Amino acid sequence: MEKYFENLNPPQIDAVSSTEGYIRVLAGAGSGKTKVLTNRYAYLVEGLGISTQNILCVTFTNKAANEMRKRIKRLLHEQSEGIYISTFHGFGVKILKEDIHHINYPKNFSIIDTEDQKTILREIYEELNLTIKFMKFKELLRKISLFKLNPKYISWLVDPTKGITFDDSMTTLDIVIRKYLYKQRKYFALDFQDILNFVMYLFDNHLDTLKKWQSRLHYIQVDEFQDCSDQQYAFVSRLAQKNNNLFVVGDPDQTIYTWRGAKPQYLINFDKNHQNVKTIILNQNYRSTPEILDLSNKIIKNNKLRIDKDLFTENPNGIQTVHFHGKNEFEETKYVISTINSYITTKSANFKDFCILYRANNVSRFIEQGLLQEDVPYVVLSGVSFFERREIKDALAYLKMVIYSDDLSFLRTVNMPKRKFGKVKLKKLKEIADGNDNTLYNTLLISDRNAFSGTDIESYIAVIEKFKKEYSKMKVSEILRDILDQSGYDILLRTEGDQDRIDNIAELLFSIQNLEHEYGEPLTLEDYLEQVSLYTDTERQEKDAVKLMTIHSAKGLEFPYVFLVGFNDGLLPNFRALKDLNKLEEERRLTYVAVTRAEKEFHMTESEGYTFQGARKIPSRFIFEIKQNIFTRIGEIDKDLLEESIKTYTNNSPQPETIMVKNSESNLYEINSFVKHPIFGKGEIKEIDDSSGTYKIYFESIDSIREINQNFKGLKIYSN
Ligand SMILES: Nc1ncnc2c1ncn2[C@@H]1O[C@H](COP(=O)(O)OP(=O)(O)OP(=O)(O)O)[C@@H](O)[C@H]1O
Repeated sequence: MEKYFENLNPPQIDAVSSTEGYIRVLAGAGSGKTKVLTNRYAYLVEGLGISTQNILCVTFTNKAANEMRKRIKRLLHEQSEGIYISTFHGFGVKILKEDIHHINYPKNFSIIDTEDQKTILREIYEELNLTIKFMKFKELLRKISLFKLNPKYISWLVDPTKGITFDDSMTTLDIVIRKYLYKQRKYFALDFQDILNFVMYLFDNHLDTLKKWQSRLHYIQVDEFQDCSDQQYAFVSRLAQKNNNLFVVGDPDQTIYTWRGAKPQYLINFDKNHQNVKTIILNQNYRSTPEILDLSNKIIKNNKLRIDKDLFTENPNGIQTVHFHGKNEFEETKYVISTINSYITTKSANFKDFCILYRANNVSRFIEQGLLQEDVPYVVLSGVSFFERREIKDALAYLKMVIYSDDLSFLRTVNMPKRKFGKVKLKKLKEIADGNDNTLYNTLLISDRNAFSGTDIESYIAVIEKFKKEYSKMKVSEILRDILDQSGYDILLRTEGDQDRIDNIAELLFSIQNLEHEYGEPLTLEDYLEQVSLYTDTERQEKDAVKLMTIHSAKGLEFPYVFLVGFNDGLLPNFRALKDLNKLEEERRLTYVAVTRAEKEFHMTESEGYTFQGARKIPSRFIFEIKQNIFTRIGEIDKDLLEESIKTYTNNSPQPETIMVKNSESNLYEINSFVKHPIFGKGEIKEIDDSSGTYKIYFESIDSIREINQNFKGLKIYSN
């Protein structure tokens, strides 16, 4: 048998050898769709003699594209490069790099990410004298993104004769958006959303280019087709129009991106939208044990909007899946870590065999902390690790200034917020310090500060000195809160308007309060900084390390041992999904994706305590929707918690609006209720804005209204 068909089952062989026409493969989790896509690609090249220049293979992530390229290279014995194996965006960029000049844009355009977008917005705010009161960057970026849904804007960017004009009738928002476009043009920058917009614009306005690409791409295959958006669908459909060879693979049960425009119906209705479609179903799973599969099948069965398909496997039996219930986060972390450590010895597992999954990034904190304390090597694969985030580093540097006043902390804080103490002043200070062999801060204290007049350095020194005197009488959480407030760092964050950063600081504060509570004796600033320096100084070992990531980023990956942590109602399913059947089903699909990543063992863990919103934590409803005897439960759930959980689920599914009903345990707030904020103190809820997920709260201390995230943990019911 030819190597492309070796070890494949009959439907897989069918899929690999079906090269012509419109073909749809409905592939369950772990049923070998990646294998099919790679083997088919190799078969096209070697079996049919097609040049790699004529095959487009679209994957959903760069990670998947790299993996596929690697596998194809292995299959093809490195003889040819898969030049068009990439994501939609990656391929869009390839087209633009070749042809963007047809629409009057230079080929050396740059691609900007969200941080770059924010830098542009910062410039605009400065120019227009705007502050965050006008609009938060995140919201503004959303507005810009909405604005760009109408592709008309492209003509402004590509046709300088049209120019971008401003007039008095425009709203500030109009002006900001136009300035954003103006700057984009000035920097020849394309943001993520522009890429496919530009390609489609190019195809519409330059037919020859479209024809060229259509003729070039004889075969097109698309992975994760259930996650195709309108635009992505239009894009591949157009490219396939000439040769009519379009092979799509997907699993409707793994649709987890509808919130950003995925339309699974393109997969479901593929046979209606195209003629003579051949459908192949892959439902034999090769990845997981029957026990893991049983759990995933039972969970996803509760979705009403789906095509029913059960996966089966011939893999040997393993151990039952586990539900661990802990009394608090520490117990939960302990369970995860002790299981990992014991498997390292008893099952000769490696750290890299373990993956810890969670619904949202902010859940990773308590697990990370535990892993660091126990010296378990780990790597966070989605985004920046909590303790590496800029704002967390800044906040800790302020604390370190109080005790150590070391140069690194000084450099991090002295001009953050801006105190007109820029490069020139620093250079001068460094020269004096070097001459005296002293630290920068001490040099500043003892030197003649006339040399630094015109800066706000005095207020900085005053704050640090004040805390040096007072800190030993204060709690660490109070020091942090007050120093960020008095140094102006808090205001800076709020002016920047990055809600994530504000939330992260609140999360740090919350974690310190927790530690103060759990520590057993009064937690001193010295103790805390000693502990936390462990968190920040760890070298991350890429190789043999436990992997931490969100479920979204785990899509397409597999690991021998998987832990799904923070499996609580309100986290997974996310509290925003509780009111909406479609969203709730997407959360169930996310859980399905999490379970099906596991090869040998799957552990779902959760613990008691309080959720982000301040409500009592209860286990995820998804655990109770299935038969309780198909997994092993470790840890006892008290009767009252169990009853409360069951009551909450039965009362609230599938019309979960009622979950917002206030009861003694939950403090999802109502209008006019009084709350306590760790930084602003007492406040009154004036408005509940579910569309943005915020409370509008009037705070006496600042005599104004602030929008606070509904999922912010630090908010408590106010009591005297
Ligand atoms: N015919 C087969 N025989 C043996 N192993 C197979 C076969 N097909 C696939 N596998 C193995 O099963 C696992 C899952 O395959 P693959 O990663 O291609 O699945 P997938 O369908 O892309 O999964 P998912 O959608 O869940 O990410 C891999 O380890 C793969 O090597």
